[in-house]
Amino acid sequence: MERLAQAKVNLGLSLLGRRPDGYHELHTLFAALSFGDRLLLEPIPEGIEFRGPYGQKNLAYRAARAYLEAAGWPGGVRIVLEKALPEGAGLGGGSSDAAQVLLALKELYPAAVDFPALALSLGADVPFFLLGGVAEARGVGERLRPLLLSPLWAVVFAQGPRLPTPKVYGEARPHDYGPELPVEAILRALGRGEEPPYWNSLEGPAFRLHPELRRVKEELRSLGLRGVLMSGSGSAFFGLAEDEAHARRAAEALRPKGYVRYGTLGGGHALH
Ligand SMILES: C[C@@](CO)(OP(=O)(O)O)[C@H](O)COP(=O)(O)OP(=O)(O)OC[C@H]1O[C@@H](n2ccc(N)nc2=O)[C@H](O)[C@@H]1O
Ligand SMILES: Nc1ncnc2c1ncn2[C@@H]1O[C@H](COP(=O)(O)OP(=O)(O)O)[C@@H](O)[C@H]1O
Repeated sequence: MERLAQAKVNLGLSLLGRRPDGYHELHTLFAALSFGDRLLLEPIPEGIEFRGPYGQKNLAYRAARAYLEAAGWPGGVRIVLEKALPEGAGLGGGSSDAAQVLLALKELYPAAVDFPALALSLGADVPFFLLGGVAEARGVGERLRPLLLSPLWAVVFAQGPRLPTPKVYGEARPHDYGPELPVEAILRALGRGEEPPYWNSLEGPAFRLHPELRRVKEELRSLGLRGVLMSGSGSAFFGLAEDEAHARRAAEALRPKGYVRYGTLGGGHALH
């Protein structure tokens, strides 16, 4: 079977504070995009055959091992992972790959496994990717509430430094923390094509680490995109377009400078 592991962006991300275990409590809106990595999965009698980067460290491989182990090794699986998303860009590619492996294995080998706990053990974004669509998230991303949003065209751009998540969180200080996101106002603005009142608390730390990222944000704005924001822990940025033609024009202008894709979020599954 073939599965699309969709990318995500964060339509706002607020760090509410730091927990005693060192992790940061967040409030964010996740939105899955219409493009992503491609996975091919096939049952085999036993074991895991994996083709893709990072070998046994790959989140897709680790997801397969975790599920099959929890299910008592009912059979094996062959996985081919065709990466299309840049890694360490805040687009959640690894987490999405892991979620699609879990969902596929659940279909191939149904078993009474604690699915949400298994997903969270692989990464904080994995529980969201089991749902897809748009969702409000709290905790480290595991407390989820699905939301409805009419489809929007988005452009995603990644250039320059890969930003390891631990490094960006490590740079966050109390003055970067924010209040809860105004979820209703954000959804209303997005629906009306207005500038959404959101922010990403990790932009400050990322800009301190790599000041040149400010220019990337400005560049997306100069193309007329709305709601331009860094996704997750960066260093990808996204912006919302008026329609498909606007998204295509903006993507074409950015193409010579880095990774760029456009597609929809919040509904629809057009692939570009
Ligand atoms: C920023 C977000 C937002 O969606 O996504 P990405 O940018 O990775 O896609 C997530 O919070 C990415 O969470 P997660 O995927 O768990 O990050 P990991 O790489 O496992 O965490 C690396 C380190 O970052 C810090 N960390 C992570 C998450 C969190 N809520 N608070 C933290 O302080 C911890 O020090 C942790 O050891
Ligand atoms: N299937 C995978 N796809 C991408 N990265 C993976 C995968 N498995 C493990 N990794 C590791 O996880 C890191 C972050 O992955 P990714 O999910 O792409 O970024 P982010 O967390 O910024 O959204 C990579 O740098 C890589 O070392």
